[in-house]
Amino acid sequence: ILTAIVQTFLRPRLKCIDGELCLITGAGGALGRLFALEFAKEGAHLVLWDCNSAANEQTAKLARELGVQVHTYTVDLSQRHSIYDTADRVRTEVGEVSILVNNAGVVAGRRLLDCPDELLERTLLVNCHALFWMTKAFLPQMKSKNHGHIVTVASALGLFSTACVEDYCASKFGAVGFHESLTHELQAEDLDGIKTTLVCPYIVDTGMFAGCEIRKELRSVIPPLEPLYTVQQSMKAILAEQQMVCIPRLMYIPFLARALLPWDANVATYRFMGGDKCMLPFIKNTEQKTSNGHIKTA
Ligand SMILES: NC(=O)C1=CN([C@@H]2O[C@H](COP(=O)(O)OP(=O)(O)OC[C@H]3O[C@@H](n4cnc5c(N)ncnc54)[C@H](OP(=O)(O)O)[C@@H]3O)[C@@H](O)[C@H]2O)C=CC1
Ligand SMILES: CC1=C(/C=C/C(C)=C/C=C/C(C)=C/C=O)C(C)(C)CCC1
Repeated sequence: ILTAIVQTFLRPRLKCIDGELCLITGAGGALGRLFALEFAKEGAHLVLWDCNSAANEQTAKLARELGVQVHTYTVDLSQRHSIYDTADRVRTEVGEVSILVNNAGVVAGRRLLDCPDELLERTLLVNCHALFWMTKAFLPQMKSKNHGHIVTVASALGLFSTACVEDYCASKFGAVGFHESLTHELQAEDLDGIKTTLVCPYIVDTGMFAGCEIRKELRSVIPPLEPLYTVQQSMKAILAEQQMVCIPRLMYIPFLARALLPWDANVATYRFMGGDKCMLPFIKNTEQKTSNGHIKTA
């Protein structure tokens, strides 16, 4: 506890990752692209994975301008074999990955009872199951050298939940459990050269949760996060080898409240802050986007 208190107030030493090979999933997306550029600024070479080849190539182009080597792969993270096959290609074509950023994520954005089963399943496959396959593919090389870092981009909704995002909360709670168990495993095996970081952001202004909002009067107190701020805070935590980060720090409060307060007290707080119905406008948005019957799948 004393170490944690001291570390809170001291400026932590940030590690050097110059020349390391960093793999980022969902690199064509908003946060994935910013992660790629921040890792490139630190001198890491990049392996970028996404199902959206055009967006991934655009990230690669921007990162190459920063002078690092970049390799792109088109992969469907909802397919175990797509992950294993692409991981084999990375090992033979590029080399050993020492930093893995599991960033890709999806959400169904529909009420449970209105949502096609495949869309619910996809959230679990991409946000949770893919963590197993990615780790099985890349941890062995890290273990052989006792050197590496596995970053899990989860969510504040992996620490506490709200209504109408059952698929997303289940997958992100799963991601948090996965991260914690893996961290315990590495520590129990004395593999102190392999670090892990869990990233839990509140709403980020990337469009993924467009429309999600809390009570009007509180929106200026807890505004949606800027994507760049989110990634810069995450990078600080990663380079400081911090085990977990909530962005903003205020998100530790509902996390603690969930554990400490009676259920009904949490429900009352949610109602007061508009946390109970925050997803309804977001779901309405998604319904409008897919009202022609077209459902976007990976
Ligand atoms: N935005 C937010 O409010 C928050 C986001 N997060 C988490 O941050 C992470 C990044 O989110 P954000 O940048 O906003 O999301 P984006 O949708 O912008 O980026 C996600 C990227 O992952 C890709 N992707 C989706 N499914 C697959 C798949 N099956 N295989 C390969 N790639 C896939 C997407 O491609 P395509 O666009 O083609 O689907 C997209 O390029 C996610 O894990 C999210 O859960 C956490 C807290 C808040
Ligand atoms: C429930 C709840 C809140 C709202 C949380 C929201 C709106 C979280 C959205 C998170 C997202 C979109 C994460 C994506 O990964 C408050 C008001 C903070 C506190 C009371 C409980």
